[in-house]
Amino acid sequence: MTVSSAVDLFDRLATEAADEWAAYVDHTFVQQMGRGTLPVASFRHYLVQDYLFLIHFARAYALAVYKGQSLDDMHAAFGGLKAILDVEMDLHVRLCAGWGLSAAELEWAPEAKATLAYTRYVLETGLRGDLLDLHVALAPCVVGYAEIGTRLAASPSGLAAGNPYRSWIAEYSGDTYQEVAAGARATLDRLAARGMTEQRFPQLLTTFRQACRLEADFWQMGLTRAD
Ligand SMILES: Cc1ncc(C[n+]2csc(CCO)c2C)c(N)n1
Repeated sequence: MTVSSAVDLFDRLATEAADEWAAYVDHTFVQQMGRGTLPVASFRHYLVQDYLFLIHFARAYALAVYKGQSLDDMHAAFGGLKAILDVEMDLHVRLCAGWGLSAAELEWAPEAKATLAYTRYVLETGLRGDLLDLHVALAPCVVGYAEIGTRLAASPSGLAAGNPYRSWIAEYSGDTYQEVAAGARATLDRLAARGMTEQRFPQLLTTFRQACRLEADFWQMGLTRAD
């Protein structure tokens, strides 16, 4: 049986994994960014690790090029890879500079265990499986930040002039990032519509759940400045 697309795949995964999803998008780190009370040292620790995360995220898109089943798939993944390498990394390095982190500090930072666990889990899931497995592993990361941005922008102090994290919130709640997230959801639906069988759903849900847990651990690592 092929899965009906009455409910999109992302919504189905997030509904079934509601606890893990909530623990990720409503983590203490996120709440404190919204209120502007997050310690600067925690945010800086997070930014350094996010630099390392983004490098592996680019590798995951390179894997998506390799796992493509058509030239269209390969072009779509290549577009994502190019955007990260040509645009996102530069933006991130500039954001870090604004928080007093030099390019050398980013380059030489040791990778925290939470960064290692999350990024290698995504890559391994993609290596072992097909393009749908890989995109399900990537979905919490891409779509979750859009939800977090939207929630924080609507919160009382999210975009207040005195909130030091307002530009981060503005970035992820902005139209450009919201479109990236909508694209990730559409990709999941496109891949599922190719004939995903209902039998695959439990395995995909396990992957989605794990990725949410690893995202929550990533926030926790930032909060506690864990190595
Ligand atoms: C731990 C962590 N999870 C998700 C994102 C969000 N994100 C992932 S890739 C990317 C670039 C464009 O797709 C963005 C913004 C992040 N930065 N760090």
